[in-house]
Amino acid sequence: MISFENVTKHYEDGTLVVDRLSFTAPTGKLTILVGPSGCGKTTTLRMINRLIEHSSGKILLNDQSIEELDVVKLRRKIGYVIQNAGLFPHKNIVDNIAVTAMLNGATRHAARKTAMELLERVGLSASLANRYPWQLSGGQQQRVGVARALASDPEFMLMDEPFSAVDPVVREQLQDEFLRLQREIGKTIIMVTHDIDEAMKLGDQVAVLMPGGRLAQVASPAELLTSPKSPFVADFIGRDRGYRRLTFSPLQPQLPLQTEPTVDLGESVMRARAVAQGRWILVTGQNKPLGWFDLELATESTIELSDINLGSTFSPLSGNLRQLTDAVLSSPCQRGVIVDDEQQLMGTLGFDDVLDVLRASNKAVGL
Ligand SMILES: Nc1ncnc2c1ncn2[C@@H]1O[C@H](COP(=O)(O)OP(=O)(O)OP(=O)(O)O)[C@@H](O)[C@H]1O
Repeated sequence: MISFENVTKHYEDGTLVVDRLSFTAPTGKLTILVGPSGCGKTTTLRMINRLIEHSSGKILLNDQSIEELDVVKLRRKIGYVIQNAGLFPHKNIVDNIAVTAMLNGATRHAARKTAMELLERVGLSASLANRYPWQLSGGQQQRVGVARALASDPEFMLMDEPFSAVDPVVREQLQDEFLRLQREIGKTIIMVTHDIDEAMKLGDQVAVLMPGGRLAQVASPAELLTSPKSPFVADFIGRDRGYRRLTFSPLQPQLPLQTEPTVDLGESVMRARAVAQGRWILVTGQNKPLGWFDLELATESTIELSDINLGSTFSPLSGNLRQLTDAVLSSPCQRGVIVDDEQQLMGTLGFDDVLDVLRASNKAVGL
């Protein structure tokens, strides 16, 4: 774990940038630092690997003060990923990654072997190994940056806006891949971001800093969304925090599911009309719901795959309230389809049912 105990940083000109900061980043978890520009996030991160020296208080790695460690040894324990990856322009990709393993004493051969394995682990093709950084896209460079930090198998990782230099679509891919990777490697990570959605998506816990480098709140994303400790935190988390909170609210097993009539793919439109409740009929194939068929637009006598409004409105029973709400809002007939883990139909829910579920969920957390 990484602990801050009453840590302060002021510069020689007297500027106080971190003010009596105390929090713990637990072992194997991802802690995110967020806060407005200039509130001391990067300073906080860089004090851990002593790129910036703190003025007072204690920073501990697993109960050992960072001041007791030789600075080179300290940095070898800590992987560091920065915005724009910071790769060496004159080294090819495999050597960019291998360099950290070699700093830790690995032979060139062993380090390159590790680098090739890591390349694959962060979702890059081995064929990129001999390219130079400028021959990769921004997203690929960021992945190399993560691989390089992992090459020395550090116990701790510090990441400063690692995904912010790429477009939103690539950023989301990188986040998903990183979450998968972290589930495997379980490093103790502190990450800085200015993107509150990223913080809520990735963080096991989120520390919100205020201007002046003071801690406003440290809590899990769900707790920050339900119980912001101050108007500053509520404001910072944003206006749509009620909607965001839905992601962290699992569905309760006792959903008021409605029985939904279905027909199989290839069945006759006439039979569909006989069983349907209104204009839309849910079509199944091998007992799994496939999508909705619009009886008003039926031109053939049987139901074909190409006529079905496919898939997007399904919510898994093991999912969350956001998926459920989205399933209903995206459905052409305002009925969200609920499926179990084997994609079997459980039933449907309409607008009113979802409102009841949302009401019950708010009540359960005292709202
Ligand atoms: N050498 C220095 N001397 C005086 N003040 C400094 C020095 N370096 C940084 N600062 C100030 O420290 C404050 C915190 O900077 P820091 O980069 O940690 O903030 P941040 O929260 O990471 O900001 P951003 O989100 O904009 O990256 C800023 O107000 C900055 O101007």
